[in-house]
Amino acid sequence: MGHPILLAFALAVLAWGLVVSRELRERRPDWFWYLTGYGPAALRVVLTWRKVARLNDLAVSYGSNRRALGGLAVKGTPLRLKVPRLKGVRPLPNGLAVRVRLLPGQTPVPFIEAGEAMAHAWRMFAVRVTSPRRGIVLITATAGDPLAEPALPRDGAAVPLLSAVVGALETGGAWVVDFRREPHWLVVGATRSGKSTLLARLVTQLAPQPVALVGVDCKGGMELGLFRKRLSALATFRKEAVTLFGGLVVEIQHRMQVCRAAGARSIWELPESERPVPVVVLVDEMAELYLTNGSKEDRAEAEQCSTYLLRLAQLGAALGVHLVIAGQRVGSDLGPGVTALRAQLGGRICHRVNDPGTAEMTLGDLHKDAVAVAQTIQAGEQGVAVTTADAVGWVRARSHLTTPQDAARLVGQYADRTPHLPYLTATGEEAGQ
Ligand SMILES: Nc1ncnc2c1ncn2[C@@H]1O[C@H](COP(=O)(O)OP(=O)(O)OP(=O)(O)O)[C@@H](O)[C@H]1O
Repeated sequence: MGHPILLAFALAVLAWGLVVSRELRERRPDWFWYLTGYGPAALRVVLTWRKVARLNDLAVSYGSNRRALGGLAVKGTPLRLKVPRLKGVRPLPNGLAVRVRLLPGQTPVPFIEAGEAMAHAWRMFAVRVTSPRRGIVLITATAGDPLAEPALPRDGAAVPLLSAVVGALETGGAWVVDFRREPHWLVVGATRSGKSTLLARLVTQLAPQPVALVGVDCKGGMELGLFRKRLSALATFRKEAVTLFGGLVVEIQHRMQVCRAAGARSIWELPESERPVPVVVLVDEMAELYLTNGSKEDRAEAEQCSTYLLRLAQLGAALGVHLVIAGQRVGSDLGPGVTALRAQLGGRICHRVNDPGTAEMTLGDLHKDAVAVAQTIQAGEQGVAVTTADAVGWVRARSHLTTPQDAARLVGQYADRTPHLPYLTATGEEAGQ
């Protein structure tokens, strides 16, 4: 009598175990990785390290690679190779990290190039190699894609002024766009790659703060027009954009005078009561500002626009005027001012792009190794981007999905916090060249 019950119970436990373990494997919570994944992965790293190092030219020989054979000098690979030592395999929430002490004469470059081989050898999702200090490389391997379902930030966490939590980093942290640390940003991505979603998230995060938001959306205001209630100004075609940038340049000159008179080097050194409101200018589709139909007036307008933008980028950081410039592609063919402007935009975000040139232009001047990673972003990975990050140089990240409707509703709640900026109606002539 007791046997069938026991059998049924055992079967139920087995079925439950199978279902739960499958569910856990798919969702990969941290502790599941610690309990089941980390041990075998660490063992694989230790056991295969010598082979991986030898095959990827990470081992060195201090003996000569030439021998005399008869009357001939023969060159080859010495049999005795010294492999750099691993210094402990540390578990991470979604992977593991291992340090390697470089042998004299070695640089981190071949280790960075061997990242892909390591990922395959260790059956990991991705391997990233950095050099936190001289003589050491840090190999970080992630078991699954942490960006498949990025964790949402906890509600109620305080966000500093001019900071926005826009998504999650592949390292497990929050993706924060902080204008006080990095005053200007370039956001690039092919159509449907997630640029507007990122901008929407940025606006929802900045809307409750005492910050003026200014939109330049020369695609007829279709994207930024949704946030009109919280925007202090919105330009929907280039002529309006020129007027708006001109007004901001005049304001910057005024802020400079105020700072000079007060002996301050930035508006943040002014007393709080005298500090002007910070302005974040969002430009959706930079190409619309640069492309011309060839006519003289059109070219002059584009040049004027480019000059103003460059001025804002050069002087705005200390004076509380910040730029976020988004576009599908960026290249010097857009106009002579583009490369100069890019040099001023220290924050870079590269979503999926259609041409290698755009990835190179967005990230290549700062982080060569990030270019190839940006090019691996697939069409299905909307919202995934490679972004510059303080500590590690660059990192993969994914924005939190914010639909335009949700963003418009959230932003609408803070319409009464929209600062009135009379100077945005100033004309271009006042701003000078
Ligand atoms: N972080 C994200 N997570 C999940 N899905 C996303 C994310 N970001 C964007 N998407 C999806 O991708 C679609 C396109 O995104 P979005 O409109 O932001 O692209 P875009 O680069 O601005 O395109 P376009 O240049 O054509 O305006 C969205 O409708 C949304 O469904």
